[in-house]
Amino acid sequence: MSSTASPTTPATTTSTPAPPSAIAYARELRKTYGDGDTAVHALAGVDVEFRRGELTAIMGPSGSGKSTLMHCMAGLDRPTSGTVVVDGDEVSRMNERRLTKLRRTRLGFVFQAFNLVPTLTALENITLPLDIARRPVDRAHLDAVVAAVGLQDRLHHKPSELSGGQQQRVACARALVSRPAVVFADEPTGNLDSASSAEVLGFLRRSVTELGQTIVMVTHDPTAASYAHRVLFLADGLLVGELLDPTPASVLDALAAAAQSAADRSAVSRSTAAQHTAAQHTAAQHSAARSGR
Ligand SMILES: Nc1ncnc2c1ncn2[C@@H]1O[C@H](COP(=O)(O)OP(=O)(O)OP(=O)(O)O)[C@@H](O)[C@H]1O
Repeated sequence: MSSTASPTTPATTTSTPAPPSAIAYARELRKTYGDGDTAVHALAGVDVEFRRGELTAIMGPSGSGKSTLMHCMAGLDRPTSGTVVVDGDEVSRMNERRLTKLRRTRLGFVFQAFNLVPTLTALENITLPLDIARRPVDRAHLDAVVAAVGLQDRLHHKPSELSGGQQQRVACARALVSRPAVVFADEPTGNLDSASSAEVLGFLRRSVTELGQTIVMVTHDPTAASYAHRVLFLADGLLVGELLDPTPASVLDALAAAAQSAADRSAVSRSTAAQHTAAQHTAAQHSAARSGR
């Protein structure tokens, strides 16, 4: 695989319509926690598209807004302003009841903690979302998902009888069994050793290429990101770069470029603030001199 895009490809502008290949997108997305001097701009105006049938990774330094972006896209958190559209519906305008329905019927989730029900078997955990939504199990799709995760001979085991990697594969199968429009995975390999991570990531990639799934994955790990079709880089709540067909080495290079771009922006804003303070100081001196006259 080779890098085909600059790590600093600019984000699309607000006026850009979403291409038909986008299953989910956000426009001018902002999320501010707190207010006044203590306000944190977790998302500072993000325009982003997630393409149908692709595995997209989101990377960036700690605190850059990755989880906030994923949570706003998935209706787990409400943006302060801006638009989020998933599978043709405007998530940012939905009430709680519609958000719950969206999450239950059209989205899948995989978290760092596997979140399996300990008293249920692997198979019962996998079909749980369908059982809760009182939807029938599509046997052929279930078989395809189970085969893809390679858990055929573990289906009747409880989570405590499975390895961490096997438990996360159950969680992935559970996210995929209802054929969601998008699966959101937040650090899915954060609790796994490298061999188990490779199994889970291999499965996530195959579920995209073989089952046509769309996956958005937040990760800190360049190797995990190299399983994606595309990597997006966030810094200070802004989208600062994009990489296609990543490799671990090209991801590391792009991360360094993103960190440098964030440092440059921060230096510019410090310098602007210093100029502003100096101008205020000069104006105050002039004013004092005038009133002393
Ligand atoms: N509920 C909250 N209240 C106040 N500030 C918050 C809240 N959630 C997130 N933040 C702040 O928003 C910013 C972005 O947080 P976010 O968790 O999205 O970053 P991240 O890139 O996912 O970080 P990490 O890689 O460490 O998980 C951070 O400065 C964080 O402290």
